[in-house]
Amino acid sequence: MATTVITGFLGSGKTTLLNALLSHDGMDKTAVLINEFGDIGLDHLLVREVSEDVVLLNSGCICCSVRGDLISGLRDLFVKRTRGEVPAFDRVIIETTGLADPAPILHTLMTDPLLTSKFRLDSVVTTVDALHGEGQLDTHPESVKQAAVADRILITKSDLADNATRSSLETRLRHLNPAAPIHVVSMGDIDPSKLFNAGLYDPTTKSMDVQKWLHDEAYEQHGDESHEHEHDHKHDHEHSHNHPPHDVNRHDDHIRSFCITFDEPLHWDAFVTWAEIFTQMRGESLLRVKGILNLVGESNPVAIHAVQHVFHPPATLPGWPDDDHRSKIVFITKDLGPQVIRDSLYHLNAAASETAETATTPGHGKNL
Ligand SMILES: Nc1nc2c(ncn2[C@@H]2O[C@H](COP(=O)(O)OP(=O)(O)OP(=O)(O)O)[C@@H](O)[C@H]2O)c(=O)[nH]1
Repeated sequence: MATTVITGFLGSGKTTLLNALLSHDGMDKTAVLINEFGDIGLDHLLVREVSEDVVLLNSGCICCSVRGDLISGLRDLFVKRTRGEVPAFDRVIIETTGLADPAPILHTLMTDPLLTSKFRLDSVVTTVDALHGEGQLDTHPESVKQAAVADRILITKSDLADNATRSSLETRLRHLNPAAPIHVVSMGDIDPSKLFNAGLYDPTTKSMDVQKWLHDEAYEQHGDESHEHEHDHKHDHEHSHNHPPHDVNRHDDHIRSFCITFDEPLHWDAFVTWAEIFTQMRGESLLRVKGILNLVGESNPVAIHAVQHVFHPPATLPGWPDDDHRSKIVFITKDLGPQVIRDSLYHLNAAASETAETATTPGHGKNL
């Protein structure tokens, strides 16, 4: 069942968005999980008016208590659905607290065996306040991370900010996260279809829209003649903002996004070794990784995605989306540039080519 995470800084309009979304036709089969910080479940009461299927996670901040709470919350929902105690929902929305780091939530959805068999992470939607967003990005690293990992970004409260403020925020968000579509909204007014189905699989048709999912061309427009397409925020900000260049206090100067492309097919073993090293040594820097791999010995592409220390099990796709059969991996990282990633994977792959007989593929029992 498709699962969407709505995150965004305190007061940025998550509950307003949720209420507006739930009022749309076709959203009635939606269950909602809400995380509250503190005792007063106000959001819970607000949403309850429109949805009966609300589980309140009230034991504190979702990023601290997420494993137990989120797992038991989702399990409860699923059991109730199976017993017919709640209407049969086909979508789950999780609203995080405004201070949450979204990564542990994504980890949990990607790794808990029961959850991965029943719930499929579809999209991360991040709300950013049109008026206060830039100030929050300056002062709160959580808000930078929330925007960086988003599949969809909503600039909320557009009625409160002038055009210049909105477009300055939009430019900054675009630098932070080149691939996520940005929508400007007021009072959560947006067609739900713009926020959902951002995952690898379309739940209705079971077809895969890899181009939409990977959206590597968003990175390539910043690229150069080499096969590495990097968007370097430090460089860009020197031109586009009034902040001093390389300002270590500016949180989004630590976030980088780039797409690395490999012409030669990759050896699965080399990729796994690379993934093991980087998730162990630099996991905290890998905010989000998505890729489509052309593997030696595999005619079909293999999709991979990761959040920090966790790689999702690889998925073999039914075919290539177009004539471009190169491996492409997009990264959103913190304090980690493309060169070390590209060089290490390149060298591991070259070494694996020399001992090609030991290479295996995901179809032969290899797993991340
Ligand atoms: N003018 C205006 N106010 C808005 C808009 N969206 C939300 N608000 C108001 O902003 C305040 C915060 O909105 P919420 O939806 O509660 O924000 P939230 O992100 O759920 O807040 P927390 O759960 O506290 O993090 C409320 O008073 C909303 O009515 C908007 O588009 N325009």
